[in-house]
Amino acid sequence: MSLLDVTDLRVSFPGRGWRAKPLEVLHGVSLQIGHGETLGLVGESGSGKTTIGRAVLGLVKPAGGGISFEGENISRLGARERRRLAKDIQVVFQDPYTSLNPSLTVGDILAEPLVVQGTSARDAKARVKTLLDQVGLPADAAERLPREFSGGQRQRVAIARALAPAPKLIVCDEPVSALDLSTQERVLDLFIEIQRETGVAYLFVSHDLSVVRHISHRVAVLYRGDLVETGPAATVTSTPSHPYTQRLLLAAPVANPIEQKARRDERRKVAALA
Ligand SMILES: Nc1ncnc2c1ncn2[C@@H]1O[C@H](COP(=O)(O)OP(=O)(O)OP(=O)(O)O)[C@@H](O)[C@H]1O
Repeated sequence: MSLLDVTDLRVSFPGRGWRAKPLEVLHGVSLQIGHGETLGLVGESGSGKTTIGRAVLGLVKPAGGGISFEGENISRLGARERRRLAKDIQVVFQDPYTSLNPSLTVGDILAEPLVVQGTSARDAKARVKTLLDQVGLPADAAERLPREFSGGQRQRVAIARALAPAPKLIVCDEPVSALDLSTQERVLDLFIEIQRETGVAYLFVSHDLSVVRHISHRVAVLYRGDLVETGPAATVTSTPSHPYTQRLLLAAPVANPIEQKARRDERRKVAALA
């Protein structure tokens, strides 16, 4: 049994204007994530990546299809049952500057969800220490406010917060795209290390193929609300079979200008064939 099973998921949003038809943004998406696995979800802006993540988190109600977590259908749970699931499914958002409460210390940010779930203040304090260590932050970070940290450090705090209840799945929505390149690499490596230590699974949303190649076991490619290709990360990101993935791959930036030109020529060829 998969950890997460998304079957034929359809999501619509109300159209604009009084006669507008609902806008269907996911047209029947199916994907699975196993225990301890990372599925990279890649696609251009507006293809529906975030909507899939929000549906898994229960923030968007599906118009059709189902979402199961460890065999339980979770697509239509009420608020109370959803809170129970918060222990197992957590999230890391893109922007570490807005996702942390600026008036709480890092220690309180990490302890709050634990205390809400019934952990004693003393145990929560000890857990905060472990979490800070796990994400590579010093113990005295607990006494400081988010604004005292860089973007990469804040994202480490956000990761620690997600890890606090020891979840089985973390939805990571573009968690490194607000960071500079070298910080991106360090934070991606942290995600990998944490997975090795804890066995947590990731649904890792990104528009950047090189990021998902680095972190994923499997990659799913979304194009305008449909999955066009799913497979092992190495295969999808080096010898993709769908023309859209080929275009994504060729559009990824490379440092070497000769390779850049070769890619530009190849891109024109693929575009002419599509
Ligand atoms: N709450 C909403 N109401 C109406 N339309 C929405 C809503 N949320 C998303 N959409 C629309 O759904 C489509 C998919 O959006 P989504 O954010 O899932 O795409 P994405 O692939 O994550 O894009 P990006 O990489 O830019 O975040 C877009 O056309 C978007 O405008």
